[in-house]
Amino acid sequence: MVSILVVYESGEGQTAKVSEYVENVLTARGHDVTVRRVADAADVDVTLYDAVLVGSPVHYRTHLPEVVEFIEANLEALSARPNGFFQLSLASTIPLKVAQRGDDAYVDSLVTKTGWQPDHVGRFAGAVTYSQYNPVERMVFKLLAAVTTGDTDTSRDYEYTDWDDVDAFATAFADDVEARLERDTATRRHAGTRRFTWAATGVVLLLGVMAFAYWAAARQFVPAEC
Ligand SMILES: Cc1cc2nc3c(=O)[nH]c(=O)nc-3n(C[C@H](O)[C@H](O)[C@H](O)COP(=O)(O)O)c2cc1C
Repeated sequence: MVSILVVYESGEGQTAKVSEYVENVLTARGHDVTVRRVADAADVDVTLYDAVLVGSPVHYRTHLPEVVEFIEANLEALSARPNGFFQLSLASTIPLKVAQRGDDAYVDSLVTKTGWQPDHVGRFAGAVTYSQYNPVERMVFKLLAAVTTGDTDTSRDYEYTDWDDVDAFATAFADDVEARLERDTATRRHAGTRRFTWAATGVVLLLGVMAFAYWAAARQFVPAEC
């Protein structure tokens, strides 16, 4: 069992849903999973976990600032253990090369900004939650939808997240973490065996030297008549 921390922030709730889904996949694999919003993660000590995932939506072509701050504040601890990053965006829903390049660019700019190169990256389609937007956002997203998805009915919300993608990401992460942990345990076991062999050899040699010294001393004190 591995202890895994999932830290995320969410504007309208879709990244929270994805984090919960990831938690369920990892928990079903038998791991001990802690999920925290960045806003509630001030007391979180990343070094206490075996592995870490960080998630953020893209808002205005960048990730949420509090997520970026969390990454910057925990850069060393993140990089020192198996880690991954997942993002939600609308660019991910648009099957055009230019949109996919834009989606990649969000991750690239995070890597450049923070210096963190995640082991695993998940790029997931998000949601359009008209019910939660202010009138300006609603109008902007309706216009955007008119030229992309066609989902312009503002009386309802649209979810584009492909849960199979999320499942595949969480499963690949769990596979990697488990394999790395197994390798570390094998290496530690091997080092322990080597230490034991050296110690046992030392004891045998010491006993040999002591036996020889005893034999040599005993010879010196043999009574003359013998
Ligand atoms: C104010 C706002 C700005 C957004 N800006 C972008 C953007 O620049 N690029 C993009 O691909 N998606 C953008 N999105 C779409 C979100 O990434 C998507 O809706 C995601 O599901 C939001 O996740 P959340 O509910 O966890 O905040 C934006 C959404 C909002 C509400």
